[in-house]
Amino acid sequence: MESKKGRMWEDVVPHNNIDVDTLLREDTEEFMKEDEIGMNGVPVVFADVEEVEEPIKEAPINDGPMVAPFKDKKDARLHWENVELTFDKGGKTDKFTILNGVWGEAPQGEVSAIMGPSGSGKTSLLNVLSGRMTSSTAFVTVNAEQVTWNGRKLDVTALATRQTFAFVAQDDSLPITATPREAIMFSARLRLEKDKTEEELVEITNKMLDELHLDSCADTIVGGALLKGISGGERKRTSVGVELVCKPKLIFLDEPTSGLDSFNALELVQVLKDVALEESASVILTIHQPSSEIWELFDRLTLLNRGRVMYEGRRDKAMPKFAACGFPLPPQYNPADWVMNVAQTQKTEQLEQAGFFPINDFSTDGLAKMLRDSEISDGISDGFNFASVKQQDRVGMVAQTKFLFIREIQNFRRNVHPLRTRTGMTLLIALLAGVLFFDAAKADFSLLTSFVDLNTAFGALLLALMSTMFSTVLPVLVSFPEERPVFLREYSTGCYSVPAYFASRFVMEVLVTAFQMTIGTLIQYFMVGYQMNYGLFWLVTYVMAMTSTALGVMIGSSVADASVAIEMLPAVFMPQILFSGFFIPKENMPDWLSWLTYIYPLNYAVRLVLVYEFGDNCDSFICEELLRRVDANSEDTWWYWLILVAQFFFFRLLALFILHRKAQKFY
Ligand SMILES: Nc1ncnc2c1ncn2[C@@H]1O[C@H](COP(=O)(O)OP(=O)(O)OP(=O)(O)O)[C@@H](O)[C@H]1O
Repeated sequence: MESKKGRMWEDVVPHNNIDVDTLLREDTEEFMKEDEIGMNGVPVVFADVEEVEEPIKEAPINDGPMVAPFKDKKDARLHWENVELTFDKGGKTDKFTILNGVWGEAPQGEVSAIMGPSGSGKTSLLNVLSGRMTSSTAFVTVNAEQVTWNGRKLDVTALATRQTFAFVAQDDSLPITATPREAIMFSARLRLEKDKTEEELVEITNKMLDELHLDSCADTIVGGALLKGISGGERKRTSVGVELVCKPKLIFLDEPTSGLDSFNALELVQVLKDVALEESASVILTIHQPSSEIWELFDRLTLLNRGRVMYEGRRDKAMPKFAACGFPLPPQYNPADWVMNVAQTQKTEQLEQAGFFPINDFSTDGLAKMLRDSEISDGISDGFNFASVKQQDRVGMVAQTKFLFIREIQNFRRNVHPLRTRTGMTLLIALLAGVLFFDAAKADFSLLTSFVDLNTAFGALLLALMSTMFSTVLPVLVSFPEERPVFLREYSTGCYSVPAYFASRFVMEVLVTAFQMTIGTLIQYFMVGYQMNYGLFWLVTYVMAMTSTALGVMIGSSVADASVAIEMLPAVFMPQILFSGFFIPKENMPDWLSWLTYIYPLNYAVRLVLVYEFGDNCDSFICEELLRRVDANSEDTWWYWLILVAQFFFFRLLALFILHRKAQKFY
């Protein structure tokens, strides 16, 4: 396959970063061949198989400078030692080691593959190195203390660090209604320099689409479970494009070729190879069964077996090493298959005796001391910014909100199904309530003698508010957990801030909810014949709807799964209905429970509509009795408004906080 080296970036991205260092580096590269660059750029000579056994030993990291000049040097590398991961659920049988003293490195300008049998710990290692798995993950203890970049300790768990490197997860997290072109363009807009012109962004996007062979599906929506879109392979390549378009210096990919046919897989790895070379990026990927052509594209190999390092070093030295250990590559055999074959079929003890599982002896006191002495990076100092564009050079919050809002509108237009369902549900319930309670509120309340006569109108009002609550919260609960992975990926890669995300969603919710409430209230108001002002009726149901939506977003932010969120619904809403005063007056509630009537939004909405309907239009003692049952007072209406609105803000801010916390820990 013909390499596209030099096509993708050079044509589009101005080389304003080239400096004397870069020129010097090019000279040095000619002098120092790839194979000869060892730890910290110290030359390593691989003369024969014996010397190859532990290539990494020959250039210990502590031979290098204590603190390297943090320029963008090609001999910089991500280096990790003693990475441990244990799972402990408490019981004796529930404790096991997933990663055991794992070590390795990924130099800039190279593609480093992590291979191994299923369950050997490839994904776990990638997650630990990329800060996605930390000791805060349930039942897991992680030791990633000795991860360095260019010889200096790197705190991979810091959000600021993670926002500067790229991670392509195995599961795609793309907005379902965006096209590959829009998804890549969105990423470019928000993560490249803010002064990029529209033409430049279009050109960069087109190049990316071209490189990833996405031209034919560039304008088809990504799609999801219910919406047909591009194929799985195209989706995977789009996910890669979304990350690569920002030219990060450190790129993690979890099984990027899974789901791709051999041709597409090869092309994808070729693109990664080109990016590594052109952008001096460290590409680290896990892979299951690479073809021999893909194998040839790897520069380094970390072979894991039962959580330990079976082989670590240059890819082209792997077969000589296997031969030296008594496992020469059979003729006509794919080396990648052979590596997996040996790892899977031989017992660990036999492999150890044969010379595999090398001891990492560059992990000496020297490195430990150096790490103790060196400052821990939070990921934002110069040497650790793996993103080609710093956060402060990207677009600000207003622009972020604008682009997010444009995407929301696009999503709204392309995925009309949720709006149709919402409108249909609102119409159905409103008509049903209208027919059932037809003219129920038209009576002259002052002439009524029994409290029971008022109950029908009270029931109609309660139903109007309850249906408002359910019809607004359910769509949010269903959609939000699905959208959350997209938010977490984009947030943790520095696309936008949490307030920008919420602001864009908020505007859409304001409009959609207003539309929905207008339909529902118009039908019910005129069919039931309420006597309060229509504007007030609309406003109470609208604020109630917005508060319920905020509660739904808060629940949706807390749980990862839509089904869990829906299961929580009765626990959240049933008490509100029970404590509304309709089924049992407040005075008859047990004292230790009656305070609950003061915390639920529904109670305040009920108090408001009852005051407006019966307080202002009725001077009979029956109406007074009804207001007393729910503890409503016409002089306190401004309090009810205040609390209802405050609850809206409270749930919104809590959701914002939860999402922010979740994004800090994991994406
Ligand atoms: N959070 C966790 N809780 C419990 N077990 C875990 C956790 N993470 C990983 N494991 C276990 O650790 C082992 C390694 O998992 P990992 O996903 O890293 O393997 P892998 O090499 O990527 O496998 P595959 O190729 O099948 O994806 C597996 O046995 C897995 O079940």
